[in-house]
Amino acid sequence: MNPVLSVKGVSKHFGGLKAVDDVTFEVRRGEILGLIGPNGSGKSTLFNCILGQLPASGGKVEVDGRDVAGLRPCDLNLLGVGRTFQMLQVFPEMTVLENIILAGQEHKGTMFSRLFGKPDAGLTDEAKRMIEFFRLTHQTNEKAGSLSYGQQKLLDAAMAFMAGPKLVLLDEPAGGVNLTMLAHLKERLKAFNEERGATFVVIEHNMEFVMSLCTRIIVLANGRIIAEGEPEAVRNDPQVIEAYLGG
Ligand SMILES: Nc1ncnc2c1ncn2[C@@H]1O[C@H](COP(=O)(O)OP(=O)(O)OP(=O)(O)O)[C@@H](O)[C@H]1O
Repeated sequence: MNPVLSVKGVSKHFGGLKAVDDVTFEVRRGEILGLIGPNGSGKSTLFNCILGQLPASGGKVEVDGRDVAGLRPCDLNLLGVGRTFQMLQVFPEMTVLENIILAGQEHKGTMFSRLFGKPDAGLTDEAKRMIEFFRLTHQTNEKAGSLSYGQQKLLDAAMAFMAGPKLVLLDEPAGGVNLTMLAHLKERLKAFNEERGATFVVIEHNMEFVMSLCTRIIVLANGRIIAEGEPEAVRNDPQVIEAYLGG
């Protein structure tokens, strides 16, 4: 069976800076892969190259064995690939339900269906199930901007998951989230992975979170992979310790 994601020799150069330098790895179906590394090691740039938000300087990305070169983020959504960003992508003046329906429309809707389809694109029931899944039911009709930061991070994840994704790239899902909400977020991500078979790649600086969520970790430093393996092995890898202390 093809890996869900295959990254082959991907590089991204900004002038003379090799932000991502010949990175190769695969993600198997149902895995939760952590992508860690010191600040500036190339994690977000790599995400952007995988998702077609930045043109890579070299290399190849395949989703389910299909070369995705030249595909736009919206084309990738249709292939079942979603992402979250470091910065929240919620619309504060819209309700939780409206935000999730809008995300579903973005992921699934064609221009034709947006112009001529039902206003909710038939997504209200699915959106409500997603709200329930993330235990935001009490906030369904509240404006997103009135939610706590942690709840907004949950909403952000719920929006990415409206693509019905087989693969989600999460960029710092735990950033700025308090401990209680962090445990809740981790539990929901694990549940989504187990119940729906979704595959995740997670960029995260919170070591405790990433080590307890992920089944495998890849460590980047200066744009290159310096270690890869199970969380415990990576945590104790001298090169990884050096990269963090040196950074
Ligand atoms: N658009 C750009 N133009 C020039 N240099 C860039 C650009 N984007 C990123 N860089 C540089 O590429 C390197 C990798 O940055 P990137 O944001 O991918 O790292 P990161 O590991 O995601 O960092 P952080 O953990 O702080 O988010 C850094 O040196 C950064 O300054």
